[in-house]
Amino acid sequence: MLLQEGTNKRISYLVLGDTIAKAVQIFMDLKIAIIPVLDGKGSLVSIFSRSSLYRAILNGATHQDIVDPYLIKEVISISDDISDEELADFVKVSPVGSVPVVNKEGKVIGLLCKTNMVMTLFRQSELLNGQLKAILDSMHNGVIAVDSSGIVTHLNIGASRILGLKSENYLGCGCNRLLPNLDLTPALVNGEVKIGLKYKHDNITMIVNITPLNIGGSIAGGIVIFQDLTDLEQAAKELETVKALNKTFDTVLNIIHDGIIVVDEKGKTALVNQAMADFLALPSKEMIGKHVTEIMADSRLHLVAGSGVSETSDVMTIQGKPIIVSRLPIVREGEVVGAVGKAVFPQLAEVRELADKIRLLENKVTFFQEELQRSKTAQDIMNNIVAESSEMKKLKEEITIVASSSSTVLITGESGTGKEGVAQAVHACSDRWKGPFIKVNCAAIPENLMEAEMFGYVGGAFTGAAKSGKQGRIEIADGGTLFLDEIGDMPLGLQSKLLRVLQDREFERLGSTKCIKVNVRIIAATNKNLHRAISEGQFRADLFYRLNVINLHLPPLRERWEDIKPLTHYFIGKFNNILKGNVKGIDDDTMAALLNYSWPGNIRELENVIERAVNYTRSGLIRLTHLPNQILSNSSSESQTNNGEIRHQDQIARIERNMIIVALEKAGGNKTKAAKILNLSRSRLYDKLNKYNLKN
Ligand SMILES: Nc1ncnc2c1ncn2[C@@H]1O[C@H](COP(=O)(O)OP(=O)(O)OP(=O)(O)O)[C@@H](O)[C@H]1O
Repeated sequence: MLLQEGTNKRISYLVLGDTIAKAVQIFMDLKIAIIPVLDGKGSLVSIFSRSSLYRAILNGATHQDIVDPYLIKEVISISDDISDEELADFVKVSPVGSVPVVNKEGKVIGLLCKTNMVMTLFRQSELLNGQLKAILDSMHNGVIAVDSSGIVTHLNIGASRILGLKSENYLGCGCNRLLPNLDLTPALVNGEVKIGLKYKHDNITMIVNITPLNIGGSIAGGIVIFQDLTDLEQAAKELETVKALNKTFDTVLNIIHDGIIVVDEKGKTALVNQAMADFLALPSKEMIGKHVTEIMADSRLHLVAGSGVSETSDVMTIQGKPIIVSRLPIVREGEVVGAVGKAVFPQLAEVRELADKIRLLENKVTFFQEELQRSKTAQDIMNNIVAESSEMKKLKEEITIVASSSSTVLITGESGTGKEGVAQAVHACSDRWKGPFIKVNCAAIPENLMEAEMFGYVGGAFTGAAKSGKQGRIEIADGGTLFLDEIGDMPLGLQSKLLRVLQDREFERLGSTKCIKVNVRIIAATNKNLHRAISEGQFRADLFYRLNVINLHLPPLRERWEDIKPLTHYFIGKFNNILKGNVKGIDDDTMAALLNYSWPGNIRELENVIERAVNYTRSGLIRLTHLPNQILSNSSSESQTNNGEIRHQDQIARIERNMIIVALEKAGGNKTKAAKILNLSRSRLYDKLNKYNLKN
């Protein structure tokens, strides 16, 4: 290679007997230092050099003389297959400036000129230098080259980076300036190689190698190579953390009862935890590296690793045992790199026990939710029954007791006393609260329609009957409560049919012989005196006794005056809401008038009076002017004479009754205090309370 570049192939030859003139001509034409001289066969025999020419001139030779006497006999030549190293050595030691290059056949193919050679070597060394610098700068390690005195002759980018050197030129300065206290003497003086020295400078821990540079048997300098250990230490710490995590991961995997198996993207088993190994009765070591189907023929884990689609809660049978499996793909940087399978081994007894517990808890939750709902509804309904008087308070207590049984209830009381509200409260507080509450107003349905309405009918049962037939109210009330309002008005014919329902909880639809069983609670209500109706033959005694299992009686409002005031406020609130009114209350005189009234229409009448008053008042207080005349004139049906005049003694009685009510109000119901206010003895007051039906 070197030879190629350094060989001059523009040459000419001389043969024995050629003239000096020819030689001079060649020197002039080709500017070469020697001319090879060949024999008749073309082989190199001698050389005619410039010094040969000078000798001929000194000997007085002319240009016509032949070259032969002046030739150099001992020819130095080199072969054309000489290696670069041999050539370099030759150039270094040979005293000659040019030599012929001879091929295998002994023919001269050119001349090697030492100057060309040196130039070529110089270019090569420049190239090498550049390559070496690039290599050094691309190294992560720091490299500093020093001469034999420890002066920096080169430092790479890695060294500048590690030592944090700025743009300053450090070439030519002592190595100690860059790496203080690093002893280079053993390398530079004794030629010792130092490997793996731990060296710290500027809080940087480094590992350093120092190698002497031996050139031609003497130490020409040294190379210091160093590496920043900070990164390594960091990496070592991270490795430790990863190791610790791995250990934790292993422990977790082996502690859980679920089986875990991991495969790579080709379905080869990469990990098996202890639970899985136990279940398969194979040591995990034996499974690692095997295709998952070799371990479990039916496995689909490799398919999940291929498709990337997870599969959850699948049931598989392995070795005759059922297991619940989930398979999840492992995705790394958007690519599926494997899959993990999780198997749950049902411990049947435990699972059953757990399922029972859950079922029990669910039942409890449902029960409590329903109870909460029921008590909310029941509470709302009960709250809407205003009860201040002891009779009504007692009645509310009875409602809650009665609600807990399924016995038939008969609610009695004058019209408008709140019988329907009580029936609804009994239903709402009972177990049947979720079932229907069906009301039948026995007085409102025409007698001829009553039977069909109550019992229902089948298609074509009578003229005008719907084709598909119809359910009766009793059937609709199945599972709930049937409220028979105004039971005293039920036609006699129907009473016997109802009796059967009460006795056997069964009946037939009109036109049908099919017996229908129902689970229904019956609550009846009446404002009639049923005893009288029985004696008049209007009501069946046996039905009465069947209905009157539990009797709830609502006293008329005039007998529970304590309820008038709270009811008034309750209705003011109710109608303020409905009518968007802003009535603040009622003034004392007007309240006294309400308390003094005998309320033949009971609560319904009071409700109507307040509705009317709220309509008139809209805001502020209800005053006497907002009340209807019959209340203002303190009239009551019983106290009017036939021609509508009010009897004198009735007027006095009403005034007295009114005074007692007001005194009781002021005394907060305390009769002794009320007697004092009225200036009466206690026994006198009791007499008057009896007289005016104000006992409570
Ligand atoms: N204690 C009470 N608290 C609040 N409102 C009541 C009370 N009692 C009855 N009411 C109200 O009075 C009105 C009449 O009550 P309900 O219709 O229940 O009487 P009833 O005795 O069934 O009458 P009827 O015998 O005429 O059917 C209803 O609007 C009801 O909400």
